[in-house]
Amino acid sequence: MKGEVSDSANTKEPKKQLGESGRPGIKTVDDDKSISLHVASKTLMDMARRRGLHASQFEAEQAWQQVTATNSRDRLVAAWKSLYKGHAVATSTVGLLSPSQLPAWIIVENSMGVVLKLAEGDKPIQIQWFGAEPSKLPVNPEVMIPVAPMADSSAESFLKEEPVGQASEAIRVGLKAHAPLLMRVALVSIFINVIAVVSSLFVMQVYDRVVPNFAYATLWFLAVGMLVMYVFDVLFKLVRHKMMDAVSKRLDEALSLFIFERLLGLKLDRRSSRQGSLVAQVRDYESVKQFFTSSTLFALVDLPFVFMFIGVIYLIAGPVALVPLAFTVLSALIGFMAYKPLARIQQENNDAVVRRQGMLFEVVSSGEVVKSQGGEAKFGDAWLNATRETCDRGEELNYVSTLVQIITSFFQQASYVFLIIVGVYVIEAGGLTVGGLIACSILGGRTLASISGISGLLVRWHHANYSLKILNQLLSAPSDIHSNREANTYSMPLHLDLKEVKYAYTGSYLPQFSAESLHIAAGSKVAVLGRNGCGKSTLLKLLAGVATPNQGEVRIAGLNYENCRLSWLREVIGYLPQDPRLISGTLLDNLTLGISMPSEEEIVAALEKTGLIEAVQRHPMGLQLPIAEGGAGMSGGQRQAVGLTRLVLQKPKIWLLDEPAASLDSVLEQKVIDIINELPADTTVIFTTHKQSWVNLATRGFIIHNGEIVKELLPELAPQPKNVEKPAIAPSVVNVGNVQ
Ligand SMILES: Nc1ncnc2c1ncn2[C@@H]1O[C@H](COP(=O)(O)OP(=O)(O)OP(=O)(O)O)[C@@H](O)[C@H]1O
Repeated sequence: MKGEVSDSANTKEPKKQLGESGRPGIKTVDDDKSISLHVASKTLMDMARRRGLHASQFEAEQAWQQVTATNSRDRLVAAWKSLYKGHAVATSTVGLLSPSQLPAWIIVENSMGVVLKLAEGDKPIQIQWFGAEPSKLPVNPEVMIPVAPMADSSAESFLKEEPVGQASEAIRVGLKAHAPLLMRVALVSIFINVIAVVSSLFVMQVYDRVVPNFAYATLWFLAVGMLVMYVFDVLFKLVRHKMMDAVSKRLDEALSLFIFERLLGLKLDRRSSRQGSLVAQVRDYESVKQFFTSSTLFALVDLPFVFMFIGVIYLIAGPVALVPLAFTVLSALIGFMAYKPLARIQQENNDAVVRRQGMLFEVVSSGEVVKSQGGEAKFGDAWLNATRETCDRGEELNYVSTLVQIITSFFQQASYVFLIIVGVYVIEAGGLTVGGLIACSILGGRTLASISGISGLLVRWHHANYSLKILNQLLSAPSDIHSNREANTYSMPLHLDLKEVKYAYTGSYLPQFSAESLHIAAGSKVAVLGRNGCGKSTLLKLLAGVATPNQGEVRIAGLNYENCRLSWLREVIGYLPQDPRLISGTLLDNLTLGISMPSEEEIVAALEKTGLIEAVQRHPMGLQLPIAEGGAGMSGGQRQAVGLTRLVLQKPKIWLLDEPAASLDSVLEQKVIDIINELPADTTVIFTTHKQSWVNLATRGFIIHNGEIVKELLPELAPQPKNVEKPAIAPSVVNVGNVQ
């Protein structure tokens, strides 16, 4: 059997990567020794395409690089599962494969392939190879078959379950995943606590048996036994410590990543618009995390053993056990009584901290405005008030927490005294020896110390629980991450449609944009005109998928945006906002954010097209030019040019440009116009503008007024061949759109 179809000839080795040029700061991506990153990503993308799914090259590369496995087969399976949540991969052999299961993966030597057709009569098996075609196929080789998830049967459930917050659910799942390790911790804890019981029994034996008779042989025998036990105690405690640390570290990593991803997944226009407050709320995660650190877990793990100690005290001294039992109930009561006042103060304190944080964020991010307009004094006063408020609330919170601890500690000491008193009466009644009382006092001291932690634990739990509620609330905002998001197309023309769309920003009662029906054919060059604040940017945001309509649908090639795979949408739609922000890092990071690393030649060509090459050549660090948070280090025009260069590298099918030339000089502006003129005929370009030179680029235009399309300027024109002159929109007509 030999692969008939081979793409090894077509599968070009990737062009020289920037990382290979030895420049600092660019990592070389190919880290797999047997299967190259290029082959793996192509294999993943090809399978996705054949199964009606989508994976961009960047996504496929990331999936392959982020998963680890001992062999290529497991790595491929893990990468597929990380790309498509809920999907599974079954394994079989070519001999057992049925045509309905195709396409399936095959891995032979260092090549990956996709089985397209099984052998039939004289016709050999058809395999699309990525990488070099193997010289020989083994007999009946193993294949991997991707399996899509079944339709969600829970949708038919009649019993509506109370929705659990996402953060709470993540913690539950995290703890469940670590249950085996926690069980081992509990097992080791049993040994540690048994040693504590044995050590108290040792003291009892010494007082009751050794001292009255001076039985030195027994004393040494018991002492050696105890010392051996203590050595084990040290070992057990070390092991337990390591295990607990591992659990809390892994939980922390998993949870913080989960929360970070969910946060990024929130719909931009539906999450809290107060960014400082948002950051402060996310920081609340710290207190949730602190609750699950080892100290709390230690306290929780040791708590059940309190009852074991009380049981042992009961066996030794009968009624004496009632004292620690009563103290247990009392401690729990104190904890619960403090719960309500703490809840109130906690909430007030939290609100004050969030407000203060929000203010700090605003002052830092709008430093220029505050300074240039002399707003320091106003913000200074507000800051002082906010600081006082947080101090007052913090003080109150501290006072109540400390009060709870002091009261508990008083009852703990009193309980110890009571334990001794009751013990003496039990000795008199003949139910206890002196040695027994000493043993009980040792065990009792330990029990009382553990129990006194209950109220502290309840206070800490309360704090964590409150933060958890905030996180749950934050993450309950509409998200871009949900199931049913696999729709995509490779072949259909990417027409855009708005159907009965109404869009209002959060907190606004009236829609800022509405359209009964709007159809933009693939390949159109559309100018969106209108006065300031009429809704042009809002329309572009809706088309870019960064804003989601409150009502109606935005469609691409007939597919509702809400059902489209996000990576596919991001790949086919390129969006340049009015004031593009850059991320901290290097210029190269910004140019290649979210796209597969292009070759150096491609980057340079793109920079030449947008005119940014001069800035890069002038800078001693070239493409490694450092960019600070938000894009500091680049002028407004340069930032716009960076955004445009990124689009040139991305090569989207739909370009959405929000006033692309707003900050560009005439030379750069002409370059951008040239870029648009050179785009393939089937590329759609939609731009907002106030400039006549840009309007001339359009084959269609409309004017927006008060969030509605009020005037269509030209009927839809079919994309024109490049050498045919485009009918321009007459200046007189567009004046109503405030065009200069
Ligand atoms: N984040 C926001 N939250 C609330 N309202 C907003 C937000 N962004 C814009 N708006 C409002 O929506 C309306 C439309 O704004 P949009 O940015 O779409 O206008 P525009 O036509 O692009 O204006 P310009 O030409 O000045 O860029 C405006 O009235 C504006 O006040």
